[in-house]
Amino acid sequence: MSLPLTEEQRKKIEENRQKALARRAEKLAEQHQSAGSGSSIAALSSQSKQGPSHSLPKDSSKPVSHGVVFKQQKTSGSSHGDQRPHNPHSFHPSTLEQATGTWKRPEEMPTACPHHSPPSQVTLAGISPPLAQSPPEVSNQQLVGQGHSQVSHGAKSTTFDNSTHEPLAKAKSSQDTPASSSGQLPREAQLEAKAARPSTSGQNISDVHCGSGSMMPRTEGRLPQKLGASPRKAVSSQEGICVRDGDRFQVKIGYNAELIAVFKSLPSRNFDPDTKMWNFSMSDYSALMKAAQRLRTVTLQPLEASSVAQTGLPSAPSLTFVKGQCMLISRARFEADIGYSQELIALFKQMDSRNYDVKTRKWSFLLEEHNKLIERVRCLPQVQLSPLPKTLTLAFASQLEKTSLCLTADVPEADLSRVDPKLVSSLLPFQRAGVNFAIAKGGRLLLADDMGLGKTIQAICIAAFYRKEWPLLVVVPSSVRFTWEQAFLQWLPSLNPEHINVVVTGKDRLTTGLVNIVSFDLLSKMEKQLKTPFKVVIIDESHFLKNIKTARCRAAMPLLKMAKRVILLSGTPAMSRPAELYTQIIAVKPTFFPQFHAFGLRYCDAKRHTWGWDYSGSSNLGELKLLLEEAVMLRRLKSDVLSQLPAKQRKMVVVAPGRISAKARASLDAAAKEMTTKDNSKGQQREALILFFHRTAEAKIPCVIEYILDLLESGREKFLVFAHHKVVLDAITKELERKKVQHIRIDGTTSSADREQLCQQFQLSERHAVAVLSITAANMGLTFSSADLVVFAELFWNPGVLMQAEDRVHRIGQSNSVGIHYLVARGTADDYLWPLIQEKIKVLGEAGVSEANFSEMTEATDYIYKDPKQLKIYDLFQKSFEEEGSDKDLLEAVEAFDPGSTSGTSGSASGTSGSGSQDLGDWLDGDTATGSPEKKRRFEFFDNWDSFTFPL
Ligand SMILES: Nc1ncnc2c1ncn2[C@@H]1O[C@H](COP(=O)(O)OP(=O)(O)OP(=O)(O)O)[C@@H](O)[C@H]1O
Repeated sequence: MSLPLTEEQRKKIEENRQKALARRAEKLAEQHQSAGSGSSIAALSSQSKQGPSHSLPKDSSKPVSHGVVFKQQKTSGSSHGDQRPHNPHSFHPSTLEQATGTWKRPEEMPTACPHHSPPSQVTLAGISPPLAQSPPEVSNQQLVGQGHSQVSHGAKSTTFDNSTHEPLAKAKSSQDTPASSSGQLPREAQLEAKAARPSTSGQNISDVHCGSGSMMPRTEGRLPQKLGASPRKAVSSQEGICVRDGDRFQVKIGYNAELIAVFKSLPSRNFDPDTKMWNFSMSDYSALMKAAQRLRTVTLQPLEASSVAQTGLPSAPSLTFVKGQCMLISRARFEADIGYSQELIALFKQMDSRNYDVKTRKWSFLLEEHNKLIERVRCLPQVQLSPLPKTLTLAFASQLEKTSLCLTADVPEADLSRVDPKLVSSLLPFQRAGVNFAIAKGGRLLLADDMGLGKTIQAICIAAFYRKEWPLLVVVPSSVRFTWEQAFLQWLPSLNPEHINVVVTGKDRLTTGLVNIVSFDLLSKMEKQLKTPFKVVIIDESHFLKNIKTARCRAAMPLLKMAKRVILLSGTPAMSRPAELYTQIIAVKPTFFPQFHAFGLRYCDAKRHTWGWDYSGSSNLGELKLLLEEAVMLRRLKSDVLSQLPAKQRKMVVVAPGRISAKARASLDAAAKEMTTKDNSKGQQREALILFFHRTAEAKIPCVIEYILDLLESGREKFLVFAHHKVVLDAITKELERKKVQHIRIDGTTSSADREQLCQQFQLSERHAVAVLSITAANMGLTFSSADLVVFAELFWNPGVLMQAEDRVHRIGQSNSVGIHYLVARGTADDYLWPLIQEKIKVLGEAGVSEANFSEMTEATDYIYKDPKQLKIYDLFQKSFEEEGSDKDLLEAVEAFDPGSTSGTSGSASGTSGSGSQDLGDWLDGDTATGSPEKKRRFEFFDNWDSFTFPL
């Protein structure tokens, strides 16, 4: 094995090589001067005196040009000041790099570079493509001599403005290089030539163009030769341009023997000794262009389309390489997003379903013509039009194969006769449509209805349709495990309650029930149990799976792949960017975009950086929306179905009893016992009741905080949280401060002026915000109509007060159906307060002075009547809260027990400034603390999401 060269040795070798190459170039120049012949070597030598040549050395084994484009030197030394080095010795990469500023190191080269590609087309001066056409990446050479930035448009520019032509005109006056007998030597200052710069890096021909900074088109194995098209141009072919000159046209190009032979074959040829350029009649234009196209060493830019049109002659085939892709624009049509090419347009015009959009200046076609178009375009050597990705052609297979136009997807009515009639008859029309959609999709979908539209009832119905395939797995945020249990009990009376298994700890079994409900975090801790595949899986708040790297996602994805039915639920499937949708898409359709990178390139505006790829952007959202709607997702906004919704949607959220610590449980039990102690006086009983109420507040704090954090993580932007006890209000505000969530707080200590100002602050807040409000101090006189969700962290015995509190959002100015969530904890005072409240509302409803739709939730707490002790406590609650003037007395008693709970003691706090306050871990056990990850950037994409998903 030989030793590697030292840096110094390498430098020396390189220097020597440079010298040898320079000597060779000088020698060639001398040869040319003495011979004056029309050979390409002569041309090179001629240019070597002035600078780089247009031509490549014939011997391709010798070092080749780097394809660097230089402005031709002016020997006159005019004020145009050609700063190109006169001596080939100076053609060093570093010189070029400085001179042009666009030199690229190999590692910066476009990925397309290694492919053998058609030559970069120096300019598109002869073509006036529609401005709005997205420019091909391959158009312009970017390396030009100093002072000629007008031709360095960057890879994306295809158009030339008038200024581009200006130097062309000026150049006519500087023709001081002697012409050979058979043709003029390159001298036109406006023409860019490839530099005959010796290779210093061992780059191959492909690299040459990369080095020039040109974005080379990828041909991806589509060899023109194969298709019988014209042979591929040499990588460093000589570029020239056709220019109108009265009723004739000139060809501006450096010396090229083959081309001169062509010139000489044309009947109308004429050589102008003054300009030293060949010119022709327009009748020879077509023949010349066709002949030039066959020459490997020449790339001739055609005349501007307008010039050709004036003559009434058929235009010459375009020599410009254009590259683009097909994009879906509707369920039935796709468009070609590609630069201008005459040949391509001619082809487009042959398609039956063609349509040209004058606004976007793009052509579109019916999907059924997609394959035909792509096949035909493949025969155009200068055009690369990428077809729609396979995922799209699969998703829209029926449209691709269709012979007639059908713009709407017909969803058949599902046969729900096997599902509990109670559930089926309760479905609102849009919910029924959702169930139909899901079943039409084989039970795999992302149900992305807006929050509060009843995704739970729809999911249960869809799952119940596949009941034969159960056991069912339901993965949910831990704060709503028991709410899901209640929902199953409520909507599926046929389901034996004992067949519902709510997994509470990591030690529980995941498969004991017919319906198994588990939190995301516990799921990731139950790896061993996940080996048993579930055929039917519901994932609530499926955006919790947006990050493939998380343990919850890693645990869930294999399950979802194996499952036959996958029902994902999320009101906010992506909150920041389309990348967040990827896992949910492949969870529903594992065959879609097997590689994230392909998805990222198309929909995440993927960008390569030195550190890797950045997928945080978004692109082609219209197409992504179509794809999702066609194959993956159903999303309805509240505004879409408002007429079907009740003005208020109340929901009892059964908070997890597992969150209540042993200490809090013991305090609760002691307080409950006190209430049922015989011989206690009425005053003592009431005291015990107040203590029980207070202990309930303390015990619920972890559940309440967990629920609020889950709401925030689920994208709920603005909501109110009502609580009664100061200890609860304090805990919530502390946590919001700690998480830096913008919030306001209004309690009994808040002055009237501050109340109004805080209210305004909340109303006008554009981003997420939480209003933490005291049930007794902020239940009236305030408007929070910019929110549409109210959470009751605590229950209060007077339903009138609760309803007033609800109406802070449900009032004039509110255009949405509002959600009201009551957090109810089992084994606490809530067991008594909740039925008591419902009972009172029912009575008021019957009397016509109140709504009575709490009744749907009564079943959830029926169990309390089974225990005589509980019955006794319930009686006590009833008596205490129903006595004349009880509210005032009770409030005073509560206040005495928990100073600040009714009037509050902490001043109104607002804003996000939070100090490191008490850790959530104080309130929550381990599972919960890890269950609510740090709030990151969210909401931004959700805004866009709505606008692109449901255009107004
Ligand atoms: N058809 C219906 N009949 C009676 N109640 C319904 C119906 N649909 C939904 N609800 C009630 O509306 C409330 C909101 O429903 P649900 O919690 O399923 O909404 P969601 O879409 O899951 O909202 P989020 O995204 O906020 O979780 C619940 O109390 C639910 O019981």
